[in-house]
Amino acid sequence: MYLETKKLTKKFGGLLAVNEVDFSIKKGKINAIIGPNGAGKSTFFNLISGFHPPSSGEIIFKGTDITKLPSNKIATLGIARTFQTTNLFEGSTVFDNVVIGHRLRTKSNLFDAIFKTKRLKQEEEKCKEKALEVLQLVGLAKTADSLVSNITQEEKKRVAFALALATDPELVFLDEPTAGVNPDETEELSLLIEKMAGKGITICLIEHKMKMVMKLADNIMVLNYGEKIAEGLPEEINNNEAVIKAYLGGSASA
Ligand SMILES: Nc1ncnc2c1ncn2[C@@H]1O[C@H](COP(=O)(O)OP(=O)(O)OP(=O)(O)O)[C@@H](O)[C@H]1O
Repeated sequence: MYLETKKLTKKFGGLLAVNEVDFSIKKGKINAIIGPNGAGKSTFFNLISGFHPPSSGEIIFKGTDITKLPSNKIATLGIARTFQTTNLFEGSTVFDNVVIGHRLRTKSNLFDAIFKTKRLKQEEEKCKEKALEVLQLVGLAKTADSLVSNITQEEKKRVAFALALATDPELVFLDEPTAGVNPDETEELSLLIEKMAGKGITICLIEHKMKMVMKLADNIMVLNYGEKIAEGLPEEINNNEAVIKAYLGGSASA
């Protein structure tokens, strides 16, 4: 098993935002989590990436219990997540936004910074190389010197992908990767997600755009009121009575 949750639960006061969810992420595949507004999708992401401690349950990654690890430790294990594009530094360049990603993998400390040691210089060089490599991968090599405030929403999405990729992840969580972009751009970003998967990176995404999810995902979990109501291949989810009732009926054409 690659990444597995066992009875994962998160309570906010009396509200069960995630309720005993058993889910397994398939290695090397595009996994998707869907469900109506407030179903618990973002909370589920936040639990796995260490941003919220679970109330109960377990998260096992490659045989190791990571349930209680903080987000920085989880990131060093190779699990990255994208944030909303509003978390980018608008007044900085695309390059400067991405170059910080690889610092997760460096060891330089205050001593190195004060004395400008060889290690610091080598690691800074490695971070720059990595930033250029991932900007190339996401199709933003020519936009590296633009200020984030001057680029399109779709390009900001790519910057968010690049920042996650700069940490050298093996598993990437994408939170609504195509929210706020037009259908053509959605198609382009879908191709980029497929490209990332093609490089062997395991993907897990939350997305509201059903047509896109059905086309892209290999494995889908459906949450409703914090509970898993279905899991399976896109065609299985499409024909699942409980899913149609809870969700697809209202927004299948979204
Ligand atoms: N920090 C928090 N404190 C209290 N309640 C919260 C908190 N975060 C989420 N919730 C509640 O938990 C439930 C699940 O929310 P969550 O954001 O995980 O759903 P979601 O499926 O991601 O929704 P959406 O599709 O609208 O983003 C909601 O009822 C929400 O109001």
